[in-house]
Amino acid sequence: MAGSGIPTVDLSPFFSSNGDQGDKEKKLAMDAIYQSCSEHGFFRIVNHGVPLDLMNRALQLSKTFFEYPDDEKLKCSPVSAAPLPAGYTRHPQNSPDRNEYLLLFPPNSRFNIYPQNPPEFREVLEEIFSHLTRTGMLVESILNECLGLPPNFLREYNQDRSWDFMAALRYFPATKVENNGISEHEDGNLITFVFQDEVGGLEVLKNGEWIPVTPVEDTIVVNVGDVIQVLSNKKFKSATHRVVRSEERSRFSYAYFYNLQGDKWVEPLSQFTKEIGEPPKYRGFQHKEYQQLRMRNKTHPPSRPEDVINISHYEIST
Ligand SMILES: O=C(O)CCC(=O)C(=O)O
Ligand SMILES: [Fe+2]
Repeated sequence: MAGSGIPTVDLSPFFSSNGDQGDKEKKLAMDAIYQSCSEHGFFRIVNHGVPLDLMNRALQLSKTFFEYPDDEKLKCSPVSAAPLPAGYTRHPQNSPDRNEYLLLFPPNSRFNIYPQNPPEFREVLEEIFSHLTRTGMLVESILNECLGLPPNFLREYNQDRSWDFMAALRYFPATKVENNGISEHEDGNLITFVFQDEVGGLEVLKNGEWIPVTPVEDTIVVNVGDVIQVLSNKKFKSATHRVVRSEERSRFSYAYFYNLQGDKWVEPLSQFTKEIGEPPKYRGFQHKEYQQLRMRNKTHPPSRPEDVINISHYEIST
């Protein structure tokens, strides 16, 4: 799409069976996804199944919530940091990231701490979570096919939906001296969806250049995460991205993480190694071990950025 720097993929053919024409449209969509996943792991989706008015309401309500005084927000402080700190968190003072967020697991998860106010917030959060999960399953099945894996391979590998999580985020306005919202990173899960208000600031690294992912109404930004990169032995790339804060105003966004059950073992699949005579680029690991190392980055930010744990921790050097 002109000006947006990253491809926009129409998912409507996957919601209806429309004979040969539909198959052609699906193929076009899959070709675009294949290409962007092979290059940088980032694309947008439209006709994704999540209602626009629900996305707008979710953004509006999170804005109301984050503008409450601290004592209201702190009522939903996490009771535990495991498996992740569900509830409201602001980054520690020494963190380079200047944002606050509300983290939730799937509706009715025993870990969830829901805000009491605004009163309709919980219902909207739960509703949008369920929609994003359905879209996550669809995108997972498309990636499965793009990777040439046996039908339903990823779905069977990743059946447990209780580890998916979502963050409503608020980025504070930049100051004259610093504007980092979230430092450059890759996501540790399978697939992430982001939708954002009109402020902008999300950027993706493409051919060594930071490309702004400008807000486009009714689209969702998709980025491939580390689990897909490892399983595919780097055939598909985990997108490198960051958020830069705007000087004038706060930015509000949602990030939904289609994730993997913590006990699952992650390693390059034989289809991308043994079967094609390629050496594995990663050693295997248990997903929760990696998730915990990443969470430690956030709660106890290392003083040197090079000490932040990312997927290269498991890379096999050649
Ligand atoms: O807020 C955004 O646009 C992106 C958030 C993000 O990258 C993350 O939470 O991992
Ligand atoms: Fe991210």
